Amino acid sequence: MPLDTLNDSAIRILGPVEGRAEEILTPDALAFVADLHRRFDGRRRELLAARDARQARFDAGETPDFRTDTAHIRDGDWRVGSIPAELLDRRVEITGPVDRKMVINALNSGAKVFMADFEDATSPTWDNQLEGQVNLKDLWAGTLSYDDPKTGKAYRLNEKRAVLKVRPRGWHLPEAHLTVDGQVVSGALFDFGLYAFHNAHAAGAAGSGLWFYLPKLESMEEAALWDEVFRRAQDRLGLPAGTFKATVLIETITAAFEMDEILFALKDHIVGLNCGRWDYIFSTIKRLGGNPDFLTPDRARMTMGEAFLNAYSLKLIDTCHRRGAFAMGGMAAQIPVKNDPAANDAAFAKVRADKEREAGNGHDGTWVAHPDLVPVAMEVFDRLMPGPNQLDRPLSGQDIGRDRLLEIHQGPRTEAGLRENIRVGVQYVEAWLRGRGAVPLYNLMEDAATAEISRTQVWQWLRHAAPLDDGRIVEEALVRALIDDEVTKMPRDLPRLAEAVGLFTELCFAETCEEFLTLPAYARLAD
Ligand SMILES: CC(=O)SCCNC(=O)CCNC(=O)[C@H](O)C(C)(C)COP(=O)(O)OP(=O)(O)OC[C@H]1O[C@@H](n2cnc3c(N)ncnc32)[C@H](O)[C@@H]1OP(=O)(O)O
Ligand SMILES: O=CC(=O)O
Ligand SMILES: [Mg+2]
Repeated sequence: MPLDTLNDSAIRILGPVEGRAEEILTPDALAFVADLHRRFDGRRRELLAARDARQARFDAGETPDFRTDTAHIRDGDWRVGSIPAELLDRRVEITGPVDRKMVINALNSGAKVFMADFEDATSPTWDNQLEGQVNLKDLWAGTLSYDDPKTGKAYRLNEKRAVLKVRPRGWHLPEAHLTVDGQVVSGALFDFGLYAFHNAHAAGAAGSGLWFYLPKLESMEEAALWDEVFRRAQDRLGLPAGTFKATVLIETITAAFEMDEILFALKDHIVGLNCGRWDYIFSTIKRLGGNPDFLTPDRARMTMGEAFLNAYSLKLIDTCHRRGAFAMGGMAAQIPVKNDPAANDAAFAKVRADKEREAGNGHDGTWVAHPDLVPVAMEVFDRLMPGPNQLDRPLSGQDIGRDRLLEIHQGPRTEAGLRENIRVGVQYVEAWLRGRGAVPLYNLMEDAATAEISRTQVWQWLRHAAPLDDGRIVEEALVRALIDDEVTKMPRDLPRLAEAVGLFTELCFAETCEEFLTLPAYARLAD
C-alpha cells in the first residue's frame, strides 16, 4: 500500500516499510536519494537512450572502434588519484549477495576484499534490497551478527575481516518501490544513495571508507555521471571530493574501447578496472548479435585465454598500469562439487589455472565466488605476485587494436551447448523470480550475467539460423523441442517454473534482442 511518510510529499514509497526497513527509509535518507534523482536521473535516461541509438547503429552494421574525439585522453600523460592504503593489496576478492549470513561468511572468508553485490548476484526484490542495506549498516555500526533459526548456527564477525566494497545496481535497472515527483528512481541511485547516506561517516570513523564497484558501464559519459554523483553525495555529506573510490567493471564491449576514457572521467574517484568476463560475453553477443560475422560458438568454448576475451584482459592490464590503477581479474564459474572428490579436484584445478593465467599476465588480484576458493586463489597470487600488487610491473607493450578486441572465438555450436543454455537460463530465471540472484547449477556459479549469455546466445543462433556441428540448423521447431525436453528433466517442484519457461522462451524468440532479461523479469517480481 502506498505510504506517504515524508515532508517532501513528492517522495512516495510504494512497498511495505516493515521492521528494520524503517531505519533505512528515513526521511533524511530518502531526501538524499531524491536529491540525487532530481539532479541526475534526466542524464541517466539520456545515456540509456544513447545506448539504444548506438545499438541501432550496430544493428545496421557498424562495429565498435576507438573514439576520435577522445584521442587526446588516450595519448595524454596522466594518472589516477591516490589509492587508499587498505586497497593496495586486493589479491583475492570474494563476491556474493547481500543476505546476512553470506555477508558475514564473506567478510570472514580470508579474502582481502568482499564485494557485497546488489547487482548480478542479487534478485532485486524490495526485501532483498532493504535487508542488504540493514546488513551493511549493522556492519559499520559494529552490530552485525546472525543466528540461523534453521541450523542453530551462530555467525559472528572475526577480528580480521575483508575490506568491504559495494556494487550498486547498473544504470538500467529501476527501483519500482520509490518514486520522486512521480518518477520511479534508478536502482543505482537508490542502492548507492542509501548506502552512502547511512555509512559514509561510520566507515570513515572506523578508519575505512566507502569503496564501490560500478557495473555495466558502456561509455566515458556513463562513468562521468557516476563521478558527478560521487561529488554531489560527498558534498552533501561534508566529505572532500575524492573520498569515495570505485573500481569500474569493464564488462561491455563498448567500454573496452574506452578504458582510458573511463579512468579519466573518474580520475579522482577510481582505483582500478575489473574484467567482468560474463557480462562482457553477454554484451558482445547482444551488441553485435545482429551481425552474422560475430556468431559465437558454445559458451564453454569462449575461454579467457583466447580471442576477444584474451585481448581485452591484456589491454585492460596495460591500460590500468600505465595510469597507476589496479587491473583486477574476474570470476571463474567453478564452485566446490559436493560428494565427488574427483570432480571437486577438477573444478579447483580449473580455478587455479584461471588464476595462474591472471597473475602471470599481470592482474593485481582476482575474484572468487565461494569461500572454499579463497585459499586456491590466494596460493596462486602469493606464489606469482610477491608484492602487494603489480602496478610497477613493466607494461607488456602489446599493441592490442580493434581487430583483436573483436576477434570471435572459434569452435562448434552443438546441441549440448544449446541444451545447456536452455537448462541454465530457465532455472536461473526461476530462481531469480523467487528472489535468488546467484545459484549453483550443474556445479557452476550462475548469476544474472551468465544467464544473459544463455538467452542471448539462443537468440543469436536463431536469428542467424546458425549451423550446428551435426549439420542441423538452429530454428524455431528445434529450439521449442529442446526447451520442452529440458523442462521435463527439471525438478517439478520449482514454484515459478512455468513463468520462467515463458519468459525465457519469449526472450529467445524476440524480434529484437531484449536489452536485459532482468527488465521484463523485474516486472514479474512479486514482493
Ligand atoms: C558474473 C559475476 O558478476 S560474478 C559475481 C556475482 N556472483 C556471485 O557473487 C556469486 C557468489 N556465490 C554464491 O552466491 C554462492 O557461492 C553460490 C550461490 C554459487 C553457491 O552457494 P551455496 O549453494 O550456498 O554454496 P555452499 O552450500 O557450498 O555454501 C557453503 C557455505 O559457504 C557459504 N558461501 C558460499 N558462497 C559464498 C559467498 N560467495 N560469500 C559468502 N559465503 C558463501 C554459504 O553461505 C555456506 O555457508 P554455511 O556453511 O554457513 O551455511
Ligand atoms: O560482474 C562480473 C561479470 O563477469 O559479469
Ligand atoms: Mg557483471
